[in-house]
Amino acid sequence: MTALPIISVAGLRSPDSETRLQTAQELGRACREVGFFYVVDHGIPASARDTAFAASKALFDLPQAQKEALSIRLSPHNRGYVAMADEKLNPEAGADMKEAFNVGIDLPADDPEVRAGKPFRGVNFWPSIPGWRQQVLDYFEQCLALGRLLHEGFSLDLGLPETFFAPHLAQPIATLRMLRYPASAGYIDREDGGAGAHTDYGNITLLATDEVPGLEVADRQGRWIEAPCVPDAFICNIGDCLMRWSNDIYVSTPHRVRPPAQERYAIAFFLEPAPDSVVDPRDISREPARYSPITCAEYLSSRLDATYHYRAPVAD
Ligand SMILES: O=C(O)CCC(=O)C(=O)O
Ligand SMILES: [Fe+2]
Repeated sequence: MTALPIISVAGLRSPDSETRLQTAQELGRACREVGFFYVVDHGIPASARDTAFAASKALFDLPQAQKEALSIRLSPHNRGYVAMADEKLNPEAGADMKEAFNVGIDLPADDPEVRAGKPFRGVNFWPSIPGWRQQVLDYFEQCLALGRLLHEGFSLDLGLPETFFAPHLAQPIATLRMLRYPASAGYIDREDGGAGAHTDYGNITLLATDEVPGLEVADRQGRWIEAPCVPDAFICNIGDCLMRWSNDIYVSTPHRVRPPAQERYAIAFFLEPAPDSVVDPRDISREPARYSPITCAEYLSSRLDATYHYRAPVAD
């Protein structure tokens, strides 16, 4: 069992508006009070998820030189391979003991936004593993569809038109991030040695994990509670961008990953609005705005700069 709410989202697909509203309000309660919950009846088949995990394992098992050839350091647009200890999700703490691989919205090199060098609109990096690209893109699309559905629920709960988020999520910034944490074998003594305590940056994160424990979520009193794997559920959490947009009606919640006893795999799907979407609390809340309007690209860049030392300005 888990202390976090488990929410069936099947009702969001109902033709009956009362059923949609009830489900949306249940979802909204979790977003307001906890900011972290399990999503079930989400419609993404277990086979799609298994395929994505197999693809992740195949990628991380490649020789180090092949992974480094796809390094995120070669991408101005947050795509590619992040080597062990290259990231600090909590800049105050030590480096995260994990490897990661980011895939974004897949655009061709001749896409006008890619050619214009627009932030977060780059090409993806692909390993030379047969079938890999299509498998991963299929899973990406399924996560994106679920993310859009959840946003329809948020709109209903927040008293907005049901399609409020749709234009912002038509061509969003979205990152599918494969993660592998090595078995710590007791040699990493920091409690947050897998991933430092942090809140996510975007609107929502949809997380799938294997069965190896590690993720912990801070409750409102700041106590760490375990968030175990619930088979077939996605762990969904609100990120800082949606907290800001909703003028703190929805809350983002700190979480961390303990160094796992065994090797651990997880796949996170981070969903943010489009680069030019203006995140303005006055869209959602009638209370005085606690934040000024900002574009999603500006907001996300500022958060990523604080996390990756390779993005930080070079000191002379
Ligand atoms: O691996 C996990 O369970 C969570 C990872 C995470 O929180 C993140 O990458 O933002
Ligand atoms: Fe996170």
